[in-house]
Amino acid sequence: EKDVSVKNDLNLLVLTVASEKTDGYKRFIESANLNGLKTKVLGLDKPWKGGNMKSVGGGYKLNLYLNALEPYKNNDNLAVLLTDAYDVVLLANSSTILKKFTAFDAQIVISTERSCWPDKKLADHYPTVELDGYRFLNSGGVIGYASQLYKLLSEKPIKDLDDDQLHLTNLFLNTDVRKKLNIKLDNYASLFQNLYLSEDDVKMRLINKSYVLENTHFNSHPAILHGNGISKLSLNSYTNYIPNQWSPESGCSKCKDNTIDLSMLKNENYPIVLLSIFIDRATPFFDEFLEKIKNIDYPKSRLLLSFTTLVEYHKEKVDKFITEVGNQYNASFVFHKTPKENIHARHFVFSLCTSKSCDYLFYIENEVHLDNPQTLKILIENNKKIIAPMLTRPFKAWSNFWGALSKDGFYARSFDYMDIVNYNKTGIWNVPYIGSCYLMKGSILENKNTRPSYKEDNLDYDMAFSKSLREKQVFMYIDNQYNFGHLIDSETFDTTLKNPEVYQLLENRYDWELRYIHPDYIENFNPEKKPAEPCPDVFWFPIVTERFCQEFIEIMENFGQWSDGTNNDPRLDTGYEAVPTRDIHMKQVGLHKVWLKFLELFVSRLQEHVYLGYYSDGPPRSLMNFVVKYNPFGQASLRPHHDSSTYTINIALNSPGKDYQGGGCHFLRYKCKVTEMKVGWMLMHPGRLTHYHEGLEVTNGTRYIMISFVDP
Ligand SMILES: O=C(O)CCC(=O)C(=O)O
Ligand SMILES: [Fe+2]
Repeated sequence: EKDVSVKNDLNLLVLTVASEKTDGYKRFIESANLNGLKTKVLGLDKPWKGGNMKSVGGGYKLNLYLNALEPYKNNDNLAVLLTDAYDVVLLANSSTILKKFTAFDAQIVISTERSCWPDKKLADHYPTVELDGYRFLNSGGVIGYASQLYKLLSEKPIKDLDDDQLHLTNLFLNTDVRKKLNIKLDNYASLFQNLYLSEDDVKMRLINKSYVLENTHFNSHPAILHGNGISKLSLNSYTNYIPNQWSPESGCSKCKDNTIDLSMLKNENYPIVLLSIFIDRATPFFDEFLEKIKNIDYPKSRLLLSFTTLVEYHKEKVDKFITEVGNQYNASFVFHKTPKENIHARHFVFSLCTSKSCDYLFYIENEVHLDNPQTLKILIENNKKIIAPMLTRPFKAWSNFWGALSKDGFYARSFDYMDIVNYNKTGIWNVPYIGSCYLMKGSILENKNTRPSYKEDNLDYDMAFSKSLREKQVFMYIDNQYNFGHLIDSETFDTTLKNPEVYQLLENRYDWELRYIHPDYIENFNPEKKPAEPCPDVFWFPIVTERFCQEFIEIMENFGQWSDGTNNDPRLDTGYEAVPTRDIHMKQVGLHKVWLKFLELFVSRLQEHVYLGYYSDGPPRSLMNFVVKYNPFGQASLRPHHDSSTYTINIALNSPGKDYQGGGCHFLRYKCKVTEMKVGWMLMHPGRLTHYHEGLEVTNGTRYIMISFVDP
């Protein structure tokens, strides 16, 4: 950039037009204030007369400008920047802007873009530009001396509904006017950056620890950034960082602005929140889901609890939940609906919120596990129209927001998506799509200009929802400043199975572990502690929960096809079993893969921990995995034998003394018996040579154990 000297007495005034205080408007004003720019807003809270801006229109804007310039029509010491507001942010202070303007040596400078719109035929009339500069005029940004701008806009009348861009284009292409008023175009984005079709030209760059916008094509730092046309979403993404919004050094600098403090409120003064819970698909770990709903930390007297079910599967538990805890809430509702009523049921809850004068609607789908009971309070305190807590599927990149949108409106990965998902960057992010769980202000539901809709074209309800908010220019935010919880993957959940959660280790490992892995499992690796060793080289570990054992037994009994305990076993390749038990193999109940994963994740590590130096080269191999059932009427004991394994695990699924009498495992060589089996605890012992063993007689009741012969 040229080194120019700006006239000492030259001042800058920003004029903009906005009929409503949209989120984009507020963002614009904040950016103007941040840069200390004197700004005047025209047409605020008055009807917009410029037509529907999806096509041509906007002449109204120029008429408002003309009117506002009238008092300054003889002023040569005032530069005026005319700019749109909703999709614009200002990135520089007045001295920078005036310097850039002065450098043009023009009376008026107009912003540019790559497309010639709305009349393509005019393209050839434009002066040619070098170096692939932006050739065509964009009316969203104009700067000039007040006197000259006044002249420009009074050159020819324009109707409110006529197109402002066409009007300015015609004026500019008129060479007499252009020369007379010394109008130049900002072909190289010195002042103005219009993003449409130029998204690849710009980058953010860290300078002095904060981000600046850089046009790498022209090596400039534009002062006014305009998300024209469909580039609005890129603008939203940039404005998560600029001006001065987020930096690696200080993180989110504005996240604590305009927040609410709930901690000072008495319970009875808390905002009224409608908790709208949508049970819209069969989803594993529903008991835990309900538990977390119950645990939301908020005065229950200020919560309206509403369940809408769209699937049969969870209805019973919902009813039970409401019966048990419903009366603790200000009010509670249950709506049992069919999938057909999906969209209607969702809109119905909006009207419920409005009719109950709710301050907020907190929407939660049943894939959402709010592990953090403070989530609702934190979201309210952010004071946004709509905000979602960031939730992810554990160990996966899947989340409840999109960072960018593809051309056809579907998911696209934004440059910062992984950083946000992994909490490398934390803050509150303006994004084009949120789902699964969000907090909305009741006020946006009351006003049809801001009320979201679940019905748009033929889109799925969730896509429609975000699209409607984008079109209504309501910014959607995602907060990842805290860990709020996680998402369940319900894609493979098979409700025809008995205790189907047991089958979900691969898809929902996080929740599976919480429900089924013994809380003391991790203590097995505590270097301060020695593992229990009830007999020589027989180790004993807590590994699964009682709930696991219970559900496992139920799966087996529900299946019911116990082998007959004879030597003939058609399930084996050989058809022969030398030391048969009455049992059910994992393969028979569809749990073979789950069980191998279980061995890999939880058992191998224990083996390596106690039998030092023996490692498996990959997931452990185990051909025989089965549940044994002993009782006095069927098989009561098992004669002495070796197992066909390198090591064997033997998990007690129920309790001696309580569920059965007798039983246990006797290691003959050591004259050592383990009879005080503990539910969820696992014995691990070598399979061959040294650990000749027998299953002791069950004299009463039924004993269940889970056995695997592992050959790592
Ligand atoms: O009853 C027991 O604990 C031992 C079972 C056993 O050794 C086996 O199934 O191979
Ligand atoms: Fe055995």
